[in-house]
Amino acid sequence: MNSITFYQRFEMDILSQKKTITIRDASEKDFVPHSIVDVSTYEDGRWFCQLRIVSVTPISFSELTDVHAQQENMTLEELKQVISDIYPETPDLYVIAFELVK
Ligand SMILES: CC(=O)Nc1cc[nH]c(=O)n1
Repeated sequence: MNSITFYQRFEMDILSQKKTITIRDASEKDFVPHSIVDVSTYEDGRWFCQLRIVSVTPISFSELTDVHAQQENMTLEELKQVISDIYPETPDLYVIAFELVK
């Protein structure tokens, strides 16, 4: 996997390095640590940066903590709402940690 999309509303947080993880379902678990991926908006496919994958770690919804929320630049309540909206009824998730490629 050498590309990933994010909702436009996350773009500024990624570019300012306030958001350093993304939580995805199993369909996006195969990113390779140390690889570089192209990043585009989900809505219109506009490329906006490259990210270096740091790690991919399985997690269940119930294991999400304030640390994950901080890494997403959200409160834990906001994070749980976002993940529930995107991945309803999906207990098995993956934390993909990344760094902005400058
Ligand atoms: C497009 C898309 O699924 N975007 C997501 C999903 C989960 N977290 C995130 O930061 N972005």
